[in-house]
Amino acid sequence: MENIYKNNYKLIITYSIIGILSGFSSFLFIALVNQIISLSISEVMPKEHNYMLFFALIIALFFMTKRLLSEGVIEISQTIFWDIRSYVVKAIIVSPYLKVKNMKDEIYSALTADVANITNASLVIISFTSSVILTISSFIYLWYLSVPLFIISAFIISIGLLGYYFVSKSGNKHFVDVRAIEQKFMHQFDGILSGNKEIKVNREKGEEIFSKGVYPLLKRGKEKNIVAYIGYLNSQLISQVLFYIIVIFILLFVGDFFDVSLGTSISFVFALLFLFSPIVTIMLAIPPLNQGLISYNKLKDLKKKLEYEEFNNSYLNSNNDSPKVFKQVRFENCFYQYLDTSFEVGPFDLTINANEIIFVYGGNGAGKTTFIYMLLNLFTPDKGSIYFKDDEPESSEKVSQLFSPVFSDFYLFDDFYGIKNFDLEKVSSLLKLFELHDKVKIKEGKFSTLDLSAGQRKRLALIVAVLEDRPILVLDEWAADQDPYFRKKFYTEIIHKIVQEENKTIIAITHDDNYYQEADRLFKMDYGKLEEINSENTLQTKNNILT
Ligand SMILES: Nc1ncnc2c1ncn2[C@@H]1O[C@H](COP(=O)(O)OP(=O)(O)OP(=O)(O)O)[C@@H](O)[C@H]1O
Repeated sequence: MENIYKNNYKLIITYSIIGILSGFSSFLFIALVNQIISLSISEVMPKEHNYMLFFALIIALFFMTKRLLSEGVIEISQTIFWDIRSYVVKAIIVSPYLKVKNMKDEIYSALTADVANITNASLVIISFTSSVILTISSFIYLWYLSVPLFIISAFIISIGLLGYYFVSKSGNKHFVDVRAIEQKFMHQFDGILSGNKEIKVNREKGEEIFSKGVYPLLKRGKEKNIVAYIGYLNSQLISQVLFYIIVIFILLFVGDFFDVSLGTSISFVFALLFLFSPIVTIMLAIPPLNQGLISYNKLKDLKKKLEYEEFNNSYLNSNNDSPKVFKQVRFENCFYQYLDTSFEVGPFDLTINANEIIFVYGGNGAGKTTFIYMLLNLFTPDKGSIYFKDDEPESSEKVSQLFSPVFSDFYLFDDFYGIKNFDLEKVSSLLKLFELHDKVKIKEGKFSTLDLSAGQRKRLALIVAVLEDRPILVLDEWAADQDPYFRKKFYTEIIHKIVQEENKTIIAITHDDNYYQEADRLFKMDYGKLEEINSENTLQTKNNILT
């Protein structure tokens, strides 16, 4: 996050300087006009002068700086917009699974509201800084023109600005509330997209989600934003009125009272009218700057909560750390406990040897999925150690690189991401083995279609897992969606072929007790405890299960 600002910091500074130059050219224009008016009023206008040249130079400076500024503003806004998006996406890729899973709404809001707010604020900051500088230089000019008029004007303008400051503080509170509402809205929105089928089937469900869940949020968000913006607008209006009052005062009364010449009064009023524009720009910039700041803090907060390491080479290199030839991995005394439900899995010991077929069975909620999430380091074990062949413990991150999973709620990417040695012949033979060769081809390095039945898509997901250059396949109830014919083929033919021909190890969670005999080792998960059904009583247990 800081990097985005560091990278674009120079751009922002450069364009702020151009903004100041651009403002300065307007200031020079008004100062020159002022001088000509003063000289004309006092009838001391020189016959020979270079005003045309000065005006030409000022206008040229104004034109060039304004053009550069417009291009810069577009470049900065686009750079920041896409940089923050890529930052958030990278953060999600490298962050721990549980963090991302639990922070979906915050992530969606970051990608939409926060990115827009920060981009907007970055745009405004350029005109804001140049207006601040311009205001300061105009004040110096006003001081130079007349000290008493300056003190009176500065006093009245300060009252306006002070009022605006308090309004901005209360407006900020509303903006913070709106940002929280945005997150809740994203939660509802995610539900509506994910549960779209359910909503389509049951209209009442959809209507109630809208009326109970979405509409109150929309209403509150709208009301809060209206209150905040109207507050800003009112105090902006009051400041403008104050400004006009100063002008009227100076023109009608103050000049005589302080014995200021007509020429100075007119120059002062001109300069004041010129000052009006940067002050309005500053006022208009405050709400988006406040919103940008709220979003910036939200993104910083998100980064802290996601607890991720920067997306850099060390993240990618950690992938290449897994052993090239897999022989064995040992989990010793591994344990995990959910914080909110206190459900525990383990402590368990498990040795996985190359080319084994391991089945794990157990009732619903017994802890099987949690167990494989621990193997995969989606849930980092709270306790325990993992070893390859020697006694030096390995990091669970490194060990997780051994596995290729097919989850029960798998996701099939539309490209072979992360598969380095893509072998077309191997894919064709796997498509044949999985009886998909009539349905799916390889076109331009991708599967020709993913529009398949649930069971067929799961077959494709397993093909992708086999293609990954990793020695252990982890399957969570893979065969649950397969028809009886293919289920039989899977247990009696496919898994053995994959182990022998693809040199893989298989760990499968399964409820298919008819096929437990196909495993080399059988485990039972019960209330989070993993128990091996050892070879002496395996047959007996298998028989018990079968009868
Ligand atoms: N996200 C979660 N947060 C807290 N506790 C959870 C979470 N997911 C699961 N649990 C707890 O962990 C227990 C084990 O869940 P798990 O998904 O591992 O079971 P399972 O054996 O895979 O069940 P099934 O056969 O139904 O898929 C559950 O009974 C539940 O109490």
